[in-house]
Formats: sequence, C-alpha cells, structure tokens
Amino acid sequence: MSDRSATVIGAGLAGCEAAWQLAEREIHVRLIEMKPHKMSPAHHSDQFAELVCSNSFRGDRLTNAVGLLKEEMRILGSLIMRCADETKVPAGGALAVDRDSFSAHVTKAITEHPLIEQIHEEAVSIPDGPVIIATGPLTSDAFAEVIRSLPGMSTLNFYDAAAPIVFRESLDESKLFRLSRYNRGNDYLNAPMTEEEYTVFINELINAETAEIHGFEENRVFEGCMPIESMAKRGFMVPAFGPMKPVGLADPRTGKEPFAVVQLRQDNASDTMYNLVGFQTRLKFGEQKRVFGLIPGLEHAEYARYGVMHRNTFLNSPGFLNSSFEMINRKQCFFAGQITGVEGYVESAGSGLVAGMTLAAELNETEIPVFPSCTALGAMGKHVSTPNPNFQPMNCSFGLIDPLPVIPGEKRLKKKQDRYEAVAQRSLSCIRTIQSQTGGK
Ligand SMILES: Cc1cc2nc3c(=O)[nH]c(=O)nc-3n(C[C@H](O)[C@H](O)[C@H](O)COP(=O)(O)OP(=O)(O)OC[C@H]3O[C@@H](n4cnc5c(N)ncnc54)[C@H](O)[C@@H]3O)c2cc1C
Repeated sequence: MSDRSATVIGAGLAGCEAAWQLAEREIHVRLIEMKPHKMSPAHHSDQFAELVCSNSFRGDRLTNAVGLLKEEMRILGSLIMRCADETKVPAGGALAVDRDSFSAHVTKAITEHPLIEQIHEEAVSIPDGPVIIATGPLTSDAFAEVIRSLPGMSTLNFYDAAAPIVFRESLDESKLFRLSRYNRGNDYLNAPMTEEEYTVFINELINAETAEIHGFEENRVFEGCMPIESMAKRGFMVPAFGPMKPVGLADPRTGKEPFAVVQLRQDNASDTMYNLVGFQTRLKFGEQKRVFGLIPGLEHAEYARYGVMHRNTFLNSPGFLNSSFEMINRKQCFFAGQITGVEGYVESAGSGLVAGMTLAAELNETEIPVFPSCTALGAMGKHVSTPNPNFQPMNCSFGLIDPLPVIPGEKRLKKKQDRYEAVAQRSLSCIRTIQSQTGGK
C-alpha cells in the first residue's frame, strides 16, 4: 500500500475523476461521499457520478469545444470519459449515455480500485493534509459554511443568475453602435430598437417558454435579480424603463435616442465575448436563441453561455484558486467541479482530472503538469483563475481557448470550422506531450 495519501470529498463527476487520477498514480485515496445517508435535493441514486439532469455529455466533434475537451480527457486516461464511451446511447453528433449504466460503471471502477477507500458520511470539516474538495453545486449547507470561512475566500455564491454571453464575431456590428451612457466613453455595444421592433420583441418575450423551477429553488431568491421576461410581464414598458432604457444613448448615426436599446458589455480581456446587460433570464436555451435573435444585430448570435437562474454553489475563484484549481493560500488543497466556476458534466470531470493529476505530481515529486490556455483543460483553469469582476460559471467554449496566432504574411483561415479544427489539433498535440511527460498507468 502506498504511504502517500490524499482525501477527496464528494464522489460526483469531478470527485470520482480526481480520485481515479490520484489512485492511478499510486496515491492512497480516502473518498468521502455523503450519499446514501444524506442526499442533496437533486441527487436520488446511491451510485457515484450521478447525472442529476440530462443524460447528454454534449457535442463529440473536435470542432466543438466540449468535443475537444472530451478528447483531451480521453488521451489523459479519464475514468469519466471511459465510462461514458462504454455506456453511450445513439445521440447524433453528441455523446449521450445510459445514465444508470454510466454511474454503475464509475461506481464499479472506484469500488474495485485497491487504492481507493470509501467513507460514506457528510464532510463537516476540511481534513489536514492533501485534499480535493468536489462537493458540487449542491454542497451540503454545513460544509458550505466551512468553505465560506476559508482564508482568502471573498464570496461563496449560492445562486447563479447570469445574463447570456454571445460571441462578438457572430454579431452584425453594422446594426450596433459603440457608446457608454451619457457619452462617458465607448465601452458598450448598443442595439437600438424602434417601437415596432420593441413591441414584437416584448410580445415574444412574455410568451416564450421558461425553464422549470426545481422544488428547492424557491422563487424568492430571484427577487433581487429579476428575469427580463418577468419585467416584461409586469408591464409593456417596464424593460424600456429598466435595462433597455435609451436615456443618454443617442445613436451617433441619427443623433437621436432610440425607442429602446439593448446594451452589450465586453466580457473577457481578449474582447471576443459580450454579455447582454440586465438580461438575466429563465427562458429555455432554444427560446433565448429565438427571442434574443429579434434584437437587431443579434439575428445570428452564437452563445458562449445562455442565461441561467438556478441554485449553484460556486466560489469566487479568481484570486482564490490558481489555474490548476489549487488554493493560493493553502498548498495541496484543491477544489474541483462545478463549485470552481466551471459549468457542465464534462467540464466538472475535466477540472477533477487536472486537480487529481496535479496533486499526484506534487505528492510523488514528479513533473507538475502545466495545461496551457491553448488547450480546453488549460482554458478552463485560466477562466477560474483570471481576475474578472463579473466572474460567472462557464461552459468550455472556443471563446475561452487561445485563438490561433496571427502570423504576418499568412492568410487567416476563412472558415470558422477550419479555425476550430486547427485549434483542436494544436491542443491535442500539446496534451499528448503532457501525457508522455506526466501520464499515469
Ligand atoms: C439541478 C441541476 C441540474 C443540472 N443539469 C445539468 C445538465 O443537464 N448537464 C450538465 O452538463 N450539467 C448540469 N448541471 C451542472 C453540473 O454539471 C452538474 O451539477 C455536475 O454534476 C457537477 O459535477 P460535480 O462533480 O461538481 O458535482 P456533483 O456531481 O454534484 O458531485 C458532488 C458530490 O458531492 C457530494 N457532497 C455534497 N456535499 C457533501 C459533503 N458535505 N460531504 C460529502 N459529500 C458531499 C454530493 O452528494 C455529490 O455526490 C446541473 C446542476 C444542477 C444543480
């Protein structure tokens, strides 16, 4: 038995992946999971790596960022990807799984690993020594309080109320104008609307389908941050006096204030993503694309992240975690999964993989893997560790991964799919190098 050991708290997508990566590198793991004694409001099975909602791991092509992420994880020996591939069901270009079979495969692999010991209890303190905390978006209340009191912790969020974020290159900027309200600079992109356009938009908005509110997500939590569709339901002009107010935003092309305006604010340092200011929403994702596509300039908008309003415990990670998901103030204490500010099953497992590999290397005193931000795994690490006053959980997207460099004299690839393919190939070659330098069994 190995004399090097670590604790992993939470046997979800991230915790199982982290435990596996550690154990495969000869680290003895104590895996603490509160199920089945205590269940979060969304967990129902006694198996590990439970999929609490959809059975889809989303796109599986390399020209899709989450498809690239999956391939990186496969190369690095991911347990979650192996079990997902073993239990997949037909889903076109996506990877979907038989959820019970998937969880059963993960549970069996963890249970049969000789270096993983299972402890079925609720963690109510953080143990001394090397640890990875992966208790997820529905971390138990008592443990959330423990996390909240950690040194260096600025905020622990319990709800996620975010407006959609769109890729700049998908906007028709000929219909937008750049201006900050009252001429205080040029920081915002503004989509002006005529009265007719506003009327059509509001009618569609109030009739659009919204996502279901789970029993544990009481309505009252959303009062301080009202969804745009709820404002519109309160009165036709309410959005136009709220986030869509045109005051101080005269369109430079007409010299006049439009009837209403949608403001878009830069969302990342590389200026590739913009969020719709004040547009937090519970609309279903397809409805967001349809209804927000009525905003001039957003007809063909592609979404880096749809708006959401749901229960989600997550850290204000920038300044608290580094890009390997390790606490800046406490060496060998890592976080992994949705709690770090990544979003989605695959992203959660991916962060568990990075945390597990990194902690194993620290304990084994071998080369520490460094995931550059030209890879999907590295881009997620960069997202959670880069200072950002609007920090919000994010799915993996090409907007987060370093774009191809501009080489003077060389033509930029015209087609987006070709650019994504080139980004993916660059990333996979980098991941193969990391695997050859740091790989487990
Ligand atoms: C309601 C809901 C629906 C979602 N739907 C989707 C979806 O359809 N698709 C998608 O990609 N993502 C979805 N997500 C987001 C996210 O991808 C999943 O929540 C994902 O499971 C996160 O993985 P994780 O490992 O971080 O957490 P989890 O998979 O939730 O694992 C955390 C584990 O920690 C355990 N735990 C919690 N507190 C303690 C404690 N104190 N001591 C011991 N154990 C503890 C829990 O029992 C759980 O097993 C959803 C999230 C929620 C909340």
